[in-house]
Amino acid sequence: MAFFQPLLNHESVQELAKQDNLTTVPHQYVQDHREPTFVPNDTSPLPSIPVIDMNDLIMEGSNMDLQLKHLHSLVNHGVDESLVDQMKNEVVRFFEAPIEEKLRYKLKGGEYEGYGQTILHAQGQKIDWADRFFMITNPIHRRKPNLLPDFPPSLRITLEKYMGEVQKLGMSLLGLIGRSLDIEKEEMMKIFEDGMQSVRMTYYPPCPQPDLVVGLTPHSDAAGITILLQLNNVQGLQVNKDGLWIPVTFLPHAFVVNVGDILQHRAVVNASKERLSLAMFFNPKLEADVGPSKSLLTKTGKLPLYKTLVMEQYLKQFFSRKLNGKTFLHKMKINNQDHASSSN
Ligand SMILES: O=C(O)CCC(=O)C(=O)O
Ligand SMILES: [Fe+2]
Repeated sequence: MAFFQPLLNHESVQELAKQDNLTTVPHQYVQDHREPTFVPNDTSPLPSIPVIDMNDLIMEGSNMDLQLKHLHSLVNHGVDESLVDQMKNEVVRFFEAPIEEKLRYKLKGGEYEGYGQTILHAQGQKIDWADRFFMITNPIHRRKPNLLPDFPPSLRITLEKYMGEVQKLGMSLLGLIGRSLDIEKEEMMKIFEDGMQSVRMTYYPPCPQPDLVVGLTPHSDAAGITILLQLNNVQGLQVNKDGLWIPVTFLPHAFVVNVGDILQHRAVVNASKERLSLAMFFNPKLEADVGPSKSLLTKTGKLPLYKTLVMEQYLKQFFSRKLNGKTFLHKMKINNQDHASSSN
């Protein structure tokens, strides 16, 4: 008789976590070295995450200085609360559906859109304690017909509505960021209007040994901004500040906004509670140049400090890099030799 083997289901961590007798985490999920979470004390309290009130930002003539460099909670964002609630319910329902239904969207080898995780076994990569679903949603012709267009109608319709609203919010945030950086509005719009957008839904199941795993490997998002909705009141997102992993406090009715390839973040999981999130990513158009602002360079007469890449190339390089904790931005830096050797 064979020994009892816990089901090791790479297709769904949710299914794995459902097993009553799961008391230890299979080794494929155990991180070799997980950096600890910052524990506040009397002398070092928990650094707070800045809260941005959208009402203050859009006030005509307001003297705002939008330092949207890192991560913020965004309140009074203008997205209808009942639509947000509906969206939350739909995502919960998606992950509650039988596994066979979700596997209809299973991502295939070499792809990164669909249900599941891309795991680089060859590099000994550990599996995150989460199930996720990632897809490109804009431009519309880039939508994979077997993903969003094939969703159950209530999920598809709600997601379309939600994305429409969050898109308006995202575009106004990008406009404001541009303004605060003194970048010309047309330049900002040319890059982001009808740009590349994508969404990721994530389900983090409860985990019997939460300190041994990560829900989401430390990373930074590709480019532009991310508007994140945390679906239930469970904390899990952490940001890296001066080498410390700081938990982001959950703020009801707020979005978490982070700025692209600058901010290192990860997600941790909980022993008894599941956690869900929905992220929407705003990136430049695929044909846009990603690099130092041309209008700023002209205005200031300064030399660029970073290389310029066409977005399509940028994304290719971004996704093929090894997740080793460095931001991709770091790799885009021009060093002095580059300046010296470039003839134009
Ligand atoms: O689930 C979270 O809180 C973080 C999600 C995230 O960072 C991502 O999807 O890129
Ligand atoms: Fe992220």
